[in-house]
Amino acid sequence: MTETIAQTQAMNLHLRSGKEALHILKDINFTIGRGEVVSIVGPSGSGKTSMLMVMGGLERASDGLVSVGGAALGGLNEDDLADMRRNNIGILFQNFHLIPSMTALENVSLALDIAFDDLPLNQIRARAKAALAEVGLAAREDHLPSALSGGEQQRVGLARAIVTRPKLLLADEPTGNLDQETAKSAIDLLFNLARANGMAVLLITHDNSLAQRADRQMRMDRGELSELTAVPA
Ligand SMILES: Nc1ncnc2c1ncn2[C@@H]1O[C@H](COP(=O)(O)OP(=O)(O)OP(=O)(O)O)[C@@H](O)[C@H]1O
Repeated sequence: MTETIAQTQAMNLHLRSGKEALHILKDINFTIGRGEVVSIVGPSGSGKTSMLMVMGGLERASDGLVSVGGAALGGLNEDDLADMRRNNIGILFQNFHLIPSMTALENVSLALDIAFDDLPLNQIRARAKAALAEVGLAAREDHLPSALSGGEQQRVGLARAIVTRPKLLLADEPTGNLDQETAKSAIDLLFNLARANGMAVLLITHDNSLAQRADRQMRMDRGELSELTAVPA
């Protein structure tokens, strides 16, 4: 049995919109193991991003258990939650979210600097350079995001997400802004890095062909998460 990296048990998320109480995530029981890639598909507004926010410690569940790297998030105060996030979790966004005034190397270095405040500068640079090399961007490390293509920016985003060696990588529509071919090579890279580093990956996507490449496929529908089983041919 593989090591459990993250899980939820009987987890619910309620949010309030004006006077209306919304039940966004409903009784979610989910487990992801070391090195496992799990995809979640589902209609717009069904709760996929909310699930990712809860798993990433960016949104607190209303009830039930959420644990990442063996720590129950509900029992952590804000500082400990932030530490847990920085040390265990990487996030890859659809819009890359790079800092426009910083070079590729500075963007990746910043994530490390924030995660480990006592890491010497020369080690930060060396590790950030190595992460950029891993995504094939060693030659572009001094470029600003505006001088990089969409695919390259997403690779910088990937280098930034993995530079801290997170146990769990959360990816929200990571190829949504890329053309098909660039998207495919970005995902090949993501999967290869995840497998090489034993990272668990939770991938949200609208793209069925992408979802099918995961080890396990799940579907979110009106806040309910279910396992998708392969339909026999
Ligand atoms: N902060 C919030 N306050 C109130 N409602 C919210 C909040 N965040 C999300 N919602 C609602 O929760 C529901 C789920 O949203 P979520 O973004 O998780 O869906 P999604 O499946 O990721 O959608 P998409 O595929 O369009 O990104 C939606 O009805 C949304 O309007």
